[in-house]
Amino acid sequence: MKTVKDYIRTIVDFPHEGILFRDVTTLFADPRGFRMCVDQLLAPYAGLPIDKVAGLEARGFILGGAVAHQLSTGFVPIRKKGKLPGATISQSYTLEYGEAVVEIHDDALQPGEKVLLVDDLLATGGTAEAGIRLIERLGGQIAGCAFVVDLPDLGGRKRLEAMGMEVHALCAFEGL
Ligand SMILES: O=P(O)(O)OC[C@H]1O[C@H](OP(=O)(O)OP(=O)(O)O)[C@H](O)[C@@H]1O
Ligand SMILES: Nc1ncnc2[nH]cnc12
Repeated sequence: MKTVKDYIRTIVDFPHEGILFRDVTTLFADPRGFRMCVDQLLAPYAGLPIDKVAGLEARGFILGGAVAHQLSTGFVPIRKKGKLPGATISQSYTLEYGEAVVEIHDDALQPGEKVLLVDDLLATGGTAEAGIRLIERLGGQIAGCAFVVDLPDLGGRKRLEAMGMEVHALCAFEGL
């Protein structure tokens, strides 16, 4: 039987020369693949008291929405700067070149709510760390961080675990 990893396509030299881009659109487009991946992402959290799923733009929205529906929780988007219409708080993080900013609505969570953070891929962990900081600044408690793909050579898992986070990933690819 095919695994989640088998559905992920690799595009060479995107967006830069030397990068092996792990493309989850082929996983999402397949009905068996998408169901398998959503089911496996939420399995460690089924039956736990999760209040909200937070998804990181953009591919974390696709997964996070499906996971939230299945867990019967609310969904909270963490977006790139300037996209959310209401009052927000912001967090900057480091990219390969320069900095980026993500935002969350300042009323998206109640203090003490338990939040599952979802994204497609964990590389350096900069994006996820920024999301965690936003959630914690609103008083949310991170129940876990769930990813489809881990790129262990980029150190994201170690970075999040050093923050005390529980990290689940469905598969890993070695190398960049
Ligand atoms: O662990 P990191 O080094 O932070 O990288 C991981 C992030 O990079 C990708 O998103 P990207 O920033 O390309 O945004 P997109 O989903 O909007 O294309 C991916 O979907 C993660 O969100
Ligand atoms: N190799 C990679 N494939 C897909 N998304 C990524 N985000 C950061 N590195 C990536």
